[in-house]
Amino acid sequence: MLQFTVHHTSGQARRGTLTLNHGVIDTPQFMPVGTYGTVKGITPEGLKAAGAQIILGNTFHLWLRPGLDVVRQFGGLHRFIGWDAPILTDSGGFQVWSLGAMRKISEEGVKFASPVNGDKLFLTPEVSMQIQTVLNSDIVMQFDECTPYDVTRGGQKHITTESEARASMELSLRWAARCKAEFARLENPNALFGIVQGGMFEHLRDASLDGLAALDLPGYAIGGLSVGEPKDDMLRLLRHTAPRLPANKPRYLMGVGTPEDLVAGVAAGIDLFDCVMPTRNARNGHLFTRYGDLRIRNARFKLDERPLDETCTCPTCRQFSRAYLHHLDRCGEMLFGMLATTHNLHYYLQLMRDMRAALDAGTFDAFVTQFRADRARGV
Ligand SMILES: CNc1nc2c(CC[C@H]3O[C@@H](OC)[C@@H]4OC(C)(C)O[C@@H]43)c3nc(N)[nH]c(=O)c3cc2[nH]1
Ligand SMILES: [Zn+2]
Repeated sequence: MLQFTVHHTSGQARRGTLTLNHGVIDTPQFMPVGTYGTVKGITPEGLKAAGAQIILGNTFHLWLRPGLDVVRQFGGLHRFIGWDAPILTDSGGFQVWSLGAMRKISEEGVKFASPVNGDKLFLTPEVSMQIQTVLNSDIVMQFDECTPYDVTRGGQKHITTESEARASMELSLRWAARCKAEFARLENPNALFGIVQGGMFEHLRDASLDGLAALDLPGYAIGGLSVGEPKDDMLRLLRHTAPRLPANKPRYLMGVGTPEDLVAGVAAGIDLFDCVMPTRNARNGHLFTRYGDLRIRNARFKLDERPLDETCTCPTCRQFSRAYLHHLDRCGEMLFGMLATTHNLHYYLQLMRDMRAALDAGTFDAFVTQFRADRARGV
């Protein structure tokens, strides 16, 4: 089940509410990425305290470990990982693609060797739907091929050509139809999202969009971006594609991005975002603040008694200094990853709250101007 209502707009930007089987979420919204059924370095309670309303689970990884027998026994992912709010699962296509060489793609699906134990595996649109049905995720992503921006062949960087992007996009379209049929056969009560491909070519994005819109799915994602393409290309395709997605359905931009990307995405009409950046960068000491990013390992923080971000209300900023975080990072203490993750996720989720409030108040343009000025100030 899915219900999506738009309450306010500002240009292409929209403020909405998305009702799913496990609860209601506010949009625009950021979705923390939980790969092995956990958002690394933070508990479900910590996620709720940071204001997370929906998280991502990973079909591919959970299929391999702990395996469907374990998840099935718990009636799905929610009870297994202790998260009773909505979950979105990606279909596994991207994850297999990012495995690199050990895979073989055909019309039927993708053959590859398990990175866990070397077993020969075969992921198809139907199998991906069967796995996501066992996971019982509220939003199920279609099985697609994430068209790469470039591939390295024999040491040579090859940029994906128009005909290669077309073939890949048309394969994902055929797979979308197979996903829809299997999803119906399984009588899955959740929401199946299509994924727009088409590489860096606007006319292929339009063809993908038209083919997916004909399937009349409950939601649509923009895929094939944030895969190594120049930022200008990402923004060009985003601004071309987002406004063309069905206006009455949720729009999800996959794998994006920096705080600036989130603001540009909302302005272009995107409702949902996921990115590993806040969590992965936290563990690497790359922290986000209102006035710019900082790398806490830098010697300049050794005696700095200020919190990471004086305007942040998260537990890390309320209790600890930059000097202490600098020390924990230098010592490789596990507490560092936890405190840094809490802050970065809080920063991302607060940015979404601020954008929703600006859309509610009709002050989105002023918000964007202030956001950019603040971020340029420097920490
Ligand atoms: C980083 N840039 C980026 N990520 C993309 C994704 C995957 C998004 C998922 O991959 C992980 O992020 C690396 C996250 O962990 C899980 C939980 C698997 O979900 C997130 C995509 N997925 C599909 N199916 N199709 C796409 O065209 C696509 C494009 C992307 N661009
Ligand atoms: Zn903080």
